[in-house]
Amino acid sequence: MVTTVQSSNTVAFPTPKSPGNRKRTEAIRVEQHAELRLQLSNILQTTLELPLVLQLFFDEVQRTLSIDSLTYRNSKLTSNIELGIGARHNCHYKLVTNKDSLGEVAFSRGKRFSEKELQLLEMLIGCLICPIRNSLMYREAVQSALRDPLTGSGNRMALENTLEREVALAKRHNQALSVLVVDIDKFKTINDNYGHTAGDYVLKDVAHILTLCSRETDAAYRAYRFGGEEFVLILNNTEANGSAVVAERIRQYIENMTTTFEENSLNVTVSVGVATLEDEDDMATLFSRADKALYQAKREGRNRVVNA
Ligand SMILES: Nc1nc2c(ncn2[C@@H]2O[C@H](COP(=O)(O)OP(=O)(O)OP(=O)(O)O)[C@@H](O)[C@H]2O)c(=O)[nH]1
Repeated sequence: MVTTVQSSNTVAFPTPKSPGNRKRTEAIRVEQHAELRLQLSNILQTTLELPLVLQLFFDEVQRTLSIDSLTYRNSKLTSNIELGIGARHNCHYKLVTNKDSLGEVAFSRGKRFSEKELQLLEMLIGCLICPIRNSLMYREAVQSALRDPLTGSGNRMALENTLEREVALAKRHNQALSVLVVDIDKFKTINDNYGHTAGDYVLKDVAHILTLCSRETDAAYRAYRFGGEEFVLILNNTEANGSAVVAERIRQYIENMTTTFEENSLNVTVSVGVATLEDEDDMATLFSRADKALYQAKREGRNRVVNA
């Protein structure tokens, strides 16, 4: 990207000598700042992806000020976004609009920040507010399109996106990958005996257990709702033995779980099919092997784990 933003480490403005000079210098400074802000705003408008907005901002700020790292924190994100390498001197800012808190941005470097540099930084951060707000809104929109509204798990589209990516990554890096398909046993009887709302509570509890039993991942979701009462877990870096342990843990947790709905205590069990990626697998065959294992578990009496 072409930019004419000043590239020196510090910001040098002419030293004022007389009141006339001072006024002229101030006018030049205001003009330079306006130009800088305009350029920065134009650059930040080129994307809605939050990490990229921050990377562009960091690159542009580094052209103007000597900064070693930028960290962005927001409780809505699962992890902080960190650019560069942290150093001794820090300054941080809360990003707020009239309505929203947009998180916090921190900068660091080896040398103290001067007052003038902090002023310049604050002015530049002003250009970051709208792009961050837009990126967070975009992120929220994308996530809600991929979220199952009842359970908060990923939906089928999210599952397909993630599984495709994880299969490609596992193959490229020659790493293990396992898939668990978890289906509630005789779920229809819950609906029939206690009503659909009771069934919904059970689905939420099962989704919660699945999230607790799966390990932290970089993916936006840890569990996916594939259909009515069927859920999927993607376990990266997990061999067949490890995935069987996770599956059995889930089965036991759910067997011991009680959902309380009105004055009823509801208990369910699950059947689980497990498959681990093999050389000849693609996303579809991996999933289909796990699904077949699930149906075998159902045929063999339910409340059990079957490894493909
Ligand atoms: N409460 C509730 N029920 C749902 C939802 N989606 C699907 N279902 C119900 O899930 C039930 C699935 O029933 P079946 O496919 O017969 O399976 P099952 O009773 O679990 O039996 P097996 O899988 O063979 O053990 C049906 O009664 C659906 O109406 C939902 O979002 N909420």
